[in-house]
Amino acid sequence: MTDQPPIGPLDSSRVPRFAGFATFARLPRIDEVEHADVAVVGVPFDSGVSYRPGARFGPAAVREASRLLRPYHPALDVSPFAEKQVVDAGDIAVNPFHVGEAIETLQQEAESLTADGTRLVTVGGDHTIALPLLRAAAKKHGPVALLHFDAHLDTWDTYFGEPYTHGTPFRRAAEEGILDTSALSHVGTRGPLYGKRDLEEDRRLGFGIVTSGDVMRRGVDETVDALRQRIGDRPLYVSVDIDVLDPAHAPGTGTPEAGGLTSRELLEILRGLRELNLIGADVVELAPAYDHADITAVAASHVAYDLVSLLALRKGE
Ligand SMILES: N=C(N)NCCCC(=O)O
Ligand SMILES: [Zn+2]
Ligand SMILES: [Zn+2]
Repeated sequence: MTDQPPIGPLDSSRVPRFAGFATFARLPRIDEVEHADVAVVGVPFDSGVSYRPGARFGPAAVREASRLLRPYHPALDVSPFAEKQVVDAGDIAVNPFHVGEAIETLQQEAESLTADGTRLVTVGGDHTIALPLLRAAAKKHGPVALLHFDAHLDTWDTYFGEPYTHGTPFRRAAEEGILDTSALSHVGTRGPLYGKRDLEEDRRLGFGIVTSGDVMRRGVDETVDALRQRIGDRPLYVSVDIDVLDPAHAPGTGTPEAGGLTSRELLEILRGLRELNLIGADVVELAPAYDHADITAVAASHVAYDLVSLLALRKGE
């Protein structure tokens, strides 16, 4: 540990923000600091998808879009990069030809990155990666509360007989006992399912659902109140599938569904999570090939910035 103030991002009034290396928010790399409090890490992996591929290019697109982020977050009243040492930890390069091996590698790398207390905001990558990230989180903190923003439940059982896919991470996690089943919520779900049974099985695993329509009818404040009550002070992992946003707000994703949240609603709900016991988070399913004018990449970079800011607000660490 050092008494030095954190190394911040490049100053955009001195070095044009469109110049230089594309680390997240133009922050230092992990190897440039002695200790990182918060690390943004990419997982360029999309071998678990059931429809359009391309999320392997998500981390690079988020880094590019994050060049415009500024150091002060007015809605949360925090300067995350001054409060904590935040870094870009690069990418965890996993095997694109072997889902099982990729999951093992990712779990190990996440465990070693967090071994001395660093908290991760992981940028995917498809939703398969949430399982090893949750395993690593639970190894450290015990079973975690999960707040899952997504158009989809992702508690399906198998695809083509395969248990590890982007539609199944949370069923596997529940089966493995790494989730605190008293505090599991999906937010923003919508769209057609395979059958009513999907919902029954999801409920049996312990999930509560706030659909996209519920958010619209109840509004952000009531939604946040209900989520905060359910979560309490449990260790909380937040997983954001960018397809929770309406395709108008996030066209760049592999399994888009009509009728989603606005980016404003999502960011406002995230800001409502301040002072909860957030231990880690991910933003997944950004597939830049289907994006237009970086709409989705900008949204994902802002979501990542909000998650970093929530972690930076943690006291006494
Ligand atoms: N996790 C995401 N984005 N999508 C899951 C979709 C599963 C399906 O194809 O039914
Ligand atoms: Zn989804
Ligand atoms: Zn998902």
